[in-house]
Amino acid sequence: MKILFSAPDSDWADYRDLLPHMLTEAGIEAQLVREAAPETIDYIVYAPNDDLRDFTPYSRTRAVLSLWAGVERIVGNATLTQPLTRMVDAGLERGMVEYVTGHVLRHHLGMDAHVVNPGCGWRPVAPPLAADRPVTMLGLGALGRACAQTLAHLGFPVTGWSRTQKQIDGLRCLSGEDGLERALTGAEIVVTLLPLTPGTENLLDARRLALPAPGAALINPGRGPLIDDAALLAALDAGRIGHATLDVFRTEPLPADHPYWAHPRVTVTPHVASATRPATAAQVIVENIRRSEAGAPLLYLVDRARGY
Ligand SMILES: NC(=O)c1ccc[n+]([C@@H]2O[C@H](COP(=O)([O-])OP(=O)(O)OC[C@H]3O[C@@H](n4cnc5c(N)ncnc54)[C@H](O)[C@@H]3O)[C@@H](O)[C@H]2O)c1
Ligand SMILES: O=C(O)[C@H](O)COP(=O)(O)O
Repeated sequence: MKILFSAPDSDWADYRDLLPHMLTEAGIEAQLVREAAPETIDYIVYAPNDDLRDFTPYSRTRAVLSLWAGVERIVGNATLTQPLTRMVDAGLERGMVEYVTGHVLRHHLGMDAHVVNPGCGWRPVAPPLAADRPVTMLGLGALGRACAQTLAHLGFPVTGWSRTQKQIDGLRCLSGEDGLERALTGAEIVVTLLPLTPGTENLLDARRLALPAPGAALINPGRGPLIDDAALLAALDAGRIGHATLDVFRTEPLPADHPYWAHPRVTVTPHVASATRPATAAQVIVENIRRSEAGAPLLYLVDRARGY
C-alpha cells in the first residue's frame, strides 16, 4: 500500500520515521511517500499545504486523513470526494486543556495586576473563588468538552453550548439559538472552541458580545472568523469586554499593522494553543487505516454538510 504524506516539510520531519514504524507495528505493510503517481495512492495523510489542491486524480485513494482538528481549509474542496477524517488526538487535547486552563486562571486570578503591571501598588483585593466565576464554553467537542470538564473540576460553574444537546457530568449544557443567548448572558469568561463553518462564522457579533458580564474575558483558540473583529474591538474600547486572548485570526500570521497587536487589552498568541502531537496522532492515523482495510467505520469522519 502507498500512503501520500501531503503536509509541510516540518510535519514530514516529525512523521517520516514514526509513521512507517507504527504501521509496521500494526502489521500494515505500507510505503510512506512525499510524491507518487496519484492513481497509485491508497491513503493521503494531509495538513494544509499549497501542493495538493486537486484530489480528482487520486482515484484509488480510500480516505484523506487530516493531521489537523480543524478542516475548514479542505472540507469545501469540490474535488475531494474521498472520505475525510479530522484529527482527535489525546496529545492535542491535553495541550488545549493546559492553554485554556492557564488563560482562564490568568483572568480569574487577575494576575496581570501583579505580573504585567506591578506598578498598581499594594491593592489587597483577593479574587473570588472559582465557584463565583461563571465560565462559558462555546463548543463541546473533543477539545471543548475536555477543557470545560477540567474547569468544572477546578470549581468553576461551566456552561457549555453545542449544536446538538449534550448531557455531560458537571456541566450545564445548552444548545440552539436560545441556548447561545442563555450561555453568554452573564458569563465572566467565554472560551470559543468551535470549528469554522458557515454556521459559526461571525458567531460572536456586536449583539452577542454585549451579553456577557461587563468586563468579561474572551479566550479564542478556535478559529479567527468566529469573531467579528470590528465588533470585538468596539466592545473592548467600550469596556464591555475587559480582555481578549486570541490565538487564531482571519489572516495568519496576524499582519503587523493589525489593531490587535497594539491594543492594551488584547493578548495575541501565534496559533500555539495546541498542536497535534506526532506520537499520539500517528496512532489515530494508523488505527483509521487499519479500520478502513478491515471494512470498519472510520473514526472522526467529517460530515461535509455540517462542515466539520
Ligand atoms: N488554536 C489551536 O491551536 C487549535 C488546535 C486544535 C483545534 N483548534 C480548533 O478547535 C476546533 C474544535 O475542535 P474539536 O476537536 O473540539 O471539534 P469537534 O468537531 O469535536 O467539536 C465541535 C463542537 O462544536 C459544536 N458546533 C459546531 N457547529 C456548531 C454550531 N453551528 N452551533 C453550535 N455548536 C456547534 C459541535 O456541536 C461540537 O460540540 C477545531 O475545529 C479547530 O478550529 C484550534
Ligand atoms: O461533540 C461531539 O460529539 C461531536 O463533535 C458532534 O457534536 P454535534 O452533534 O453537536 O455537532
